[in-house]
Amino acid sequence: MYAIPFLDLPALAQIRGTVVLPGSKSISNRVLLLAALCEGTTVVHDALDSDDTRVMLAALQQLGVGVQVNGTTVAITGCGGRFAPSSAAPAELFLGNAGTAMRPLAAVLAVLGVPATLSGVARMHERPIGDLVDALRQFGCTVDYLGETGYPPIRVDQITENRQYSISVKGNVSSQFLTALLMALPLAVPSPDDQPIELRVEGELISKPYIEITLNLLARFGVIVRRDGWSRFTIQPGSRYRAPEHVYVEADASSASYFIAAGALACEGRGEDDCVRIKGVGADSIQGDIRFVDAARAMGADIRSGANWLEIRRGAWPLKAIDLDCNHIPDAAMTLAVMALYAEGTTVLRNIASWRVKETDRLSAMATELRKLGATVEEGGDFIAITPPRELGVWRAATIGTYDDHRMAMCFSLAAFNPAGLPVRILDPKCVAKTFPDYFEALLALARPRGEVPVICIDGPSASGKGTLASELAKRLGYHYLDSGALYRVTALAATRAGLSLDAEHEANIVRLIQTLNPRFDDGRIWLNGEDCGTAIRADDMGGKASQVSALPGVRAALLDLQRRAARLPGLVADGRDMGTVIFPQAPLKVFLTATPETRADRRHKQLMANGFDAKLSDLLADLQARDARDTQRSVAPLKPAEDAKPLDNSQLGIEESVQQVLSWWLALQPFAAT
Ligand SMILES: O=C(O)C1=C[C@@H](OP(=O)(O)O)[C@@H](O)[C@H](O)C1
Ligand SMILES: C=C(OP(=O)(O)O)C(=O)O
Repeated sequence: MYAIPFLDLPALAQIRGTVVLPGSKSISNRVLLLAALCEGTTVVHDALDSDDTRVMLAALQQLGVGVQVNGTTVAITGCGGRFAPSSAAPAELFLGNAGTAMRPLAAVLAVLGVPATLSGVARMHERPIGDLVDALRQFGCTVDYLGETGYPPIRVDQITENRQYSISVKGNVSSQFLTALLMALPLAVPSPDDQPIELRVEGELISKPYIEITLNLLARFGVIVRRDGWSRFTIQPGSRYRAPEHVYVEADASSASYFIAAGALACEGRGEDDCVRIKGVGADSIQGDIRFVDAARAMGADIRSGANWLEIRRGAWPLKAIDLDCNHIPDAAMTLAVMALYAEGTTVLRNIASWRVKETDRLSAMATELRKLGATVEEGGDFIAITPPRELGVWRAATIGTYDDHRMAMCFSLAAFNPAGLPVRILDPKCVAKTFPDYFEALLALARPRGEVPVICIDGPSASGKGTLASELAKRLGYHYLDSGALYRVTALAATRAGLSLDAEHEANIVRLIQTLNPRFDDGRIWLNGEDCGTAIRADDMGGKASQVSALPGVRAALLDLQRRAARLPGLVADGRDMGTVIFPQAPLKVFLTATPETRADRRHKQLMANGFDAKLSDLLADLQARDARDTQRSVAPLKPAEDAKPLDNSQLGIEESVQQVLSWWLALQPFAAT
């Protein structure tokens, strides 16, 4: 996950490959709660692990439910409807911004009469719950508003005897209220002698396919609800949830929409593998958002599907504008709004008033951000009409606000395929954690850049602080980090261990050895053929040895490819001695970092002492000066600034000051207008 203030997506040209999507949010949270209401253990496989499911699991644990998480497998040991919170005080449940946790849990606790408070993030306190509370009160439930009437936070308490068995709920704000009642009310009629409960839906019911998911999963847990169309549901006496032992969660169909769209935009080619392949969700899905496939086809996408897979290619191009009632696919419809940027004509998405009460006011947010890209947008009370930028010159490099809405972030990543070749800046990319924490990683693993991957080169002499600066920059920008010096050290270590002397005589053998090396850098560690060799290569004698191998032209050539392959999306910060001059001569920003020999010797001394190595400052200074001389005078790729490198002497600068300096150079090169 990119937990950084913004992520710059370079212009993307193509996409192909296979993506295994995380589990469905709607199915995961329903199944976790239903399993908690059974006696016995249900093992939930392929569950979503995201903010929304974490708040559900944390709440269930607080209520005394057994929860064992092992990756995406979650074992829930239910309480048979008798929650046993650890303290006598009302449970205080924090449900983030998860509608699928807030609404169903509120209903279940209210119907069971379990004292609890339910709250969430600030936006959750602006998302309505009044229609659900009104329905619960008809059933004798005690629910009080702790803040504004009609909105969380709420407190539920013991149920009264003052209940009606025919209750009504409004369906026009959110289908989650009906879902919540359908899940909770069976708990009130466990005996065959109980009265049936009639649940009537008042007014139009929106987002109907989500009710299908609910009914489908209730049946999986042994509860069959009788229904008359969409307006009347009857909960039968003798309803009891039964643990199905194992439940498999489909991949999320709404998450699939971004990859379907990307395939329709940018997967050209006729080969068998020239497609975006989605695993885990397909034609047999119980999720309504699978019908996004029909909408994408109508816009021109070429989609093949099997029971639990999809294959997408670009079909018609440009895409065709559509005019569609999207009430049945409220979440995936947002993806259509961004696809509309690539269509000929005006796309109109209708009957989506519910967008206004989701993670943000999505009608307004979508209109604002699409306009930033150069589109013409009409925002109505319950519709949005999008006309793409008229011509290439109208497209803008936009800084996209995401409003703490995962779908805004995921949708607008698709703008990086724009025909003008402009990058897109996504603010607060970590908001995808609500349903798809590794969304950007998944997208960028399949996408190809339109031009070169952005690279920042940090070159400079030994102990100038290149590594600290480069790795910090990489962290701030969400870029990959290449420690090229470590590659030379790894080579020196492996050659020394293989008994090869590090000179021209053994050059060919060292080159052969490099072909067998499989170094891997991850999270500040360096692995060599499965061994964490970070400490071994940092020993001071390895510095000199690295310098010796690096003077061998064959070795440099063999490592060249390995280093260039490190330039992967979304970008790379490379530190070394010839990053800007030899390895990445096209890099848009090259920094030549220096400090006085005395400053560098002092830093190296401190570093060695901290790592438990003994060293004399005067020896280090002499070594450093000798190494500088060797590095600057060698015939192949001598250490020197690239002609277009910016010099940075950090003798008097703290790390943060150096980072800020380079960041400001980098940001000044980007085309984003201030917002
Ligand atoms: O029941 C569900 O799982 C959901 C129902 C829909 O909400 P509304 O019914 O409020 O439209 C949808 O937008 C949400 O992401 C998940
Ligand atoms: C509306 C959404 O979420 P929630 O389940 O919180 O309603 C969504 O995921 O788009």
